[in-house]
Amino acid sequence: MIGMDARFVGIAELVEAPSVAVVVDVMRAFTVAAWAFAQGAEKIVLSESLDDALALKTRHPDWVALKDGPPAAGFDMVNSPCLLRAADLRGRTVVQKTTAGTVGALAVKDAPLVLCAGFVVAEATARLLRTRKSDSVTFVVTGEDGQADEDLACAEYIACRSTDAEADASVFLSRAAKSRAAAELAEGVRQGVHPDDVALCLELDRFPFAMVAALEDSLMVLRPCAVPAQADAPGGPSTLRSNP
Ligand SMILES: O=C(O)[C@H](CS(=O)(=O)O)OP(=O)(O)O
Ligand SMILES: [Mg+2]
Repeated sequence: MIGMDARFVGIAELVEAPSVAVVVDVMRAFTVAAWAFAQGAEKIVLSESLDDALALKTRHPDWVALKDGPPAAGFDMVNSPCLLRAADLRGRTVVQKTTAGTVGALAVKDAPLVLCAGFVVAEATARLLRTRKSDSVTFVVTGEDGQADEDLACAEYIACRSTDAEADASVFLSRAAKSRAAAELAEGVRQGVHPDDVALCLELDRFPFAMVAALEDSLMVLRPCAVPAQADAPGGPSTLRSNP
């Protein structure tokens, strides 16, 4: 793909639904989401509020409710990739509510294509954008009113990879490693944290799938989307398992 109009905006700057939105939350919502799929989760319902998450859990006792911050009554898990990767989530539905990531995805719920991303799914996300030949993409930088450098670095890296499959990740990963979120997670300022969370959030391309969010019966539902490695190669397949 030659050229792509990439915008990088905070959640509050969104005025209308973009045609393609990539919502980035490296630390930690979408790293956690990717691990949930790796652990077998079928889908993740992105919840508007803690009360909505608890109401969904009451209606569906077999669903797994997950929130950021400290553990809380009614919730099964916290927003930690390391703590979550020990869980068997085969066939389960997860309900996730966090401060930044889930809010960002819900802010673009009317967009025709919403991808949720972190470094762990960066290449698959970029490959999906290359496959679709998306010429205009809005990256939602979810943390710190659009200033979170781990999210901005990841968004910029995915934008680079969307037009240049050879782009080098090291500078972007280094920025994320030095971000305020990384420091706060490492120093125990944030709660519901495992010491290995930051390292897991900085694992480049840990998973081969992208993550697509779409409205299903008025709920914003995130699902993994396989993107064949050769999908963007000349003459390669262009079909995706999901239908973004
Ligand atoms: O869980 C997280 O890392 C943050 C919340 S906090 O900053 O740790 O309190 O939420 P997220 O939406 O994943 O950025
Ligand atoms: Mg974050």
